[in-house]
Amino acid sequence: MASNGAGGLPPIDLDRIRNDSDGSVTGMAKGLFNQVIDGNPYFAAGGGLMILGTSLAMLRKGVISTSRLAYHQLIVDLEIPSKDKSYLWFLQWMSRYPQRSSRHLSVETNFLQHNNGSVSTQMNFVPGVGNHLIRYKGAFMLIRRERSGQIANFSNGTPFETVKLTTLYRDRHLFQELLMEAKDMAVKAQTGKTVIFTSWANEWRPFGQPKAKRNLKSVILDNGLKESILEDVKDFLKNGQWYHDRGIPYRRGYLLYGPPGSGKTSFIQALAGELDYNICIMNLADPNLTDDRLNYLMNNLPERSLMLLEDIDAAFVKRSKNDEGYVNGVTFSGLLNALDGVASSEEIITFMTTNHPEKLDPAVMRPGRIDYKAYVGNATEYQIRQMFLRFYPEETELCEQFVEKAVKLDIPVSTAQLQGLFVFNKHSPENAVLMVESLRYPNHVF
Ligand SMILES: Nc1ncnc2c1ncn2[C@@H]1O[C@H](COP(=O)(O)OP(=O)(O)OP(=O)(O)O)[C@@H](O)[C@H]1O
Repeated sequence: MASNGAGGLPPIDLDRIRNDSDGSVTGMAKGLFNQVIDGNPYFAAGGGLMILGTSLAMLRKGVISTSRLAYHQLIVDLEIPSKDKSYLWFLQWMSRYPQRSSRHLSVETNFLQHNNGSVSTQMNFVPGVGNHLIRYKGAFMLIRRERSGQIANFSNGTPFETVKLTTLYRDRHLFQELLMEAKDMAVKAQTGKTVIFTSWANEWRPFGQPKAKRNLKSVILDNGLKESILEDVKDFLKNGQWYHDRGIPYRRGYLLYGPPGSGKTSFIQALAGELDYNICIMNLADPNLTDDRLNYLMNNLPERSLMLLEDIDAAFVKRSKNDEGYVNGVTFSGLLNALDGVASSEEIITFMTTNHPEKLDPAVMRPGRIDYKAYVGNATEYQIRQMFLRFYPEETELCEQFVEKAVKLDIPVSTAQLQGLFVFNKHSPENAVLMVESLRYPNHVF
């Protein structure tokens, strides 16, 4: 019998080793090892703990892998970044959705213009940053709104955000249904309205809230002019395939020219309303607009939009060179290229206005860039009559008196001037007739 000398450890029994082993060196080593393990309380306890720890670690790993697998198999996520169109639709939808549990809300205040012109304030409580739970068509969905440190909109410092929707894999089709519902809700909110877009860097952004549509009947142009332009636009919109088959860029340019206050812009707004289109206003005099950006924006209009280039003659005057000697802004040839368009299946309808068509370069006027020109002038006898009757529908007799007097003035009178006189006398057509002489003074403020 020999002791291993370690305090508390049992002695090693050499006879047992000899008896247990087959006499070989390996057999002896095995016997020794068995004895150390068998009789050693430290090894016994440590081994147990080791086995327990290993088993727990393996179990944990197993649970994690299984839950990961289950997550991937059973759960599905949808990420909507704030730069995507559906982002705002979704937040609006959530603000109206009744079956939700949200403890973090944020407010969005909008001014709404109604069809009668009045404006009211609307506050929407949209889901704030954090987690929200909703039940949609029987399925639970976890909504997580997250904000990153990156700035998405430098004009107002809006940070880049995402909304993540999580649900069971078997309910994934509900994402599509939910987003379509949100889109329909947004489209419905815009029904009867015209959205005005302006360019911001490389994208079009809505400018203010959608405006109540302007009724085409409220714009009085010379006899038949409105109908003629409307018919031309409608005909163009019907013929996409025709352009496509011939490889011609599917675009059409309209130029409305004439004195100030004759209704050019009002007509374009009313036409957009009639067609159920929105308007993209491009400011060609913007010093930050480059040829590339103009081209890109022209070819990437929001769907169902008319492009409006106002005062096109003024866009290339008063250009000053910057410190490096370069002229800022879009170049004339850049404008021509953008007007030429590309062979795309999306239509581009461009309306241009000017008070000075004589200042326009003939290169702009060529067909393909301007396909339809219309003079929108001062009020004709027809327009004076129509304007009067629009403000005072019953007063046919007074109307004739007014027309006779106005024509006798024998001076150019703009439709904006007529509107000013009628608005001032909104309750008294008689007074309007008496005040005809004031039309001699175009800058008269009533
Ligand atoms: N033909 C018209 N029919 C109805 N309203 C008109 C007409 N012309 C002008 N107005 C009224 O006058 C105002 C100015 O009109 P608008 O801005 O459309 O004129 P414009 O021809 O575009 O002027 P500018 O050339 O100065 O841009 C608007 O409030 C509009 O309602």
